[in-house]
Amino acid sequence: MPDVTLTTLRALKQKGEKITMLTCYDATFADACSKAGVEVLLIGDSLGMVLQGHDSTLPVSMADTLYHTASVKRGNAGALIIADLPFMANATLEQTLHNSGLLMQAGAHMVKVEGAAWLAESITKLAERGVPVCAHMGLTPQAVNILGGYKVQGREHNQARQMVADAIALEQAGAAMLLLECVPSDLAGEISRTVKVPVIGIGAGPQTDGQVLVLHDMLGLSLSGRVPKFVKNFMSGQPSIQDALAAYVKEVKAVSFPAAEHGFSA
Ligand SMILES: Nc1nc(=O)c2c([nH]1)NC[C@@H]1CN(c3ccc(C(=O)N[C@@H](CCC(=O)O)C(=O)O)cc3)CN21
Ligand SMILES: CC(C)C(=O)C(=O)O
Ligand SMILES: [Mg+2]
Repeated sequence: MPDVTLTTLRALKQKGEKITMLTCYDATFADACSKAGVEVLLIGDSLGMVLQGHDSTLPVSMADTLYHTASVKRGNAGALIIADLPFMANATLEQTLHNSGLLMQAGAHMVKVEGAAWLAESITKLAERGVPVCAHMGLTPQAVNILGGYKVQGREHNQARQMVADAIALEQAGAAMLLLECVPSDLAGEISRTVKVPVIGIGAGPQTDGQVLVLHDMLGLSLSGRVPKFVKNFMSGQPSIQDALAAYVKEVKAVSFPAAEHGFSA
């Protein structure tokens, strides 16, 4: 068992203390992040973009994700580890159960799936079998070809009401955590106050129960040169990576990151 468990995260939400999460793909950064006090490490399928140089997350395989999950597990000092189910690894219920089992056996303590209310059945089945699930809503990058780009989701009234209803449905289905990506700040706040499970945000403003960023982004590294507005470079003014990671934890806990300028309006 890690030091940080689901019980820890639920207690942090109840206390109103923000949860800190970063993506992480290898043992050395897992050691550094967990020792800096980052509570949750995510083996994100963003690895396809920041490690592999693809222009989307779609090429990432189960084998890639298992390799990085096993690496993070070896370096981790007590954080909760979440692994993304890659594109199409949850195409059927049978595949979802099989691939989630492999991620848990490689070292994940929770799996993350992108979608909306349609995820309910697989979330229930996974929870029944001992796999906690984080449901990733809002901008779901695996659906970039449906969405037509990496755009803010939930700005339209009906879409916003649907997102609240989907969040409630997924909590009822047994989701252990929700993640909101690129959602207007007030909508993200409403969802966070509506469900009891922790809600983590990226580009979702300061009202969620916790924050996540892609590790490379917060260390000021960018392949494309274009940085989303929700990113902050925590290396600036810091003498070391370890100090930048500590600064991220400190600013998220103090609710000084994200500031209003890092979020989106409706
Ligand atoms: N390095 C990296 N960081 C990420 O945060 C990230 C990835 N890769 N890969 C997967 C997805 C893709 N993400 C992205 C990428 C670009 C924007 C972006 O440019 N958004 C615009 C908003 C556009 C609008 O207003 O609708 C922005 O200005 O930030 C957002 C999320 C987030 N995820
Ligand atoms: C950006 C986060 C939430 C993610 O899903 C990833 O890194 O793949
Ligand atoms: Mg992802």
